[in-house]
Amino acid sequence: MSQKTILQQLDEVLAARKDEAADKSYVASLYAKGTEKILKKIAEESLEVAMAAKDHDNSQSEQDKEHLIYEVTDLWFHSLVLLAHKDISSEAITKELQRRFGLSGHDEKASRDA
Ligand SMILES: N=c1c2ncn([C@@H]3O[C@H](COP(=O)(O)OP(=O)(O)OP(=O)(O)O)[C@@H](O)[C@H]3O)c2ncn1[C@@H]1O[C@H](COP(=O)(O)O)[C@@H](O)[C@H]1O
Repeated sequence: MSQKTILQQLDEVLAARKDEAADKSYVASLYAKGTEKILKKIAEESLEVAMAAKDHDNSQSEQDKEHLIYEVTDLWFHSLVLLAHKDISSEAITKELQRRFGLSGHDEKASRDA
């Protein structure tokens, strides 16, 4: 049997946290606070990604590259929490990425405008 990916493992944990108490789990505390709180975290993490990317533009350092990876991971994580809050698994996103794979962004936009 193939091993589960980290996204599949996280999907399971995020789903299980629906039955957990908010004081026992960070994810459960976000669910309890609701969509607005999760969106606020996503907005905060997006800003932190932007700042980390600009820092790396200026420094080109490995340390700032690591910091950017860390901040994007926070953003992905909180996006996954939002999806789980709405009973959507990461598989829905990987499937959508697969559907788009090989489809030029310019061509896709042109087909929309037609
Ligand atoms: N991957 C993560 C993960 N990444 C980041 N974080 C948390 O996200 C928060 C974001 O950092 P901030 O400094 O913005 O948070 P904060 O200041 O505490 O939050 P606010 O008071 O601003 O809301 C921190 O508390 C991090 O610990 C995560 N928390 C949990 N996970 C995964 O989710 C699983 C379930 O977590 P629990 O629900 O806490 O058991 C864990 O086993 C991990 O696999």
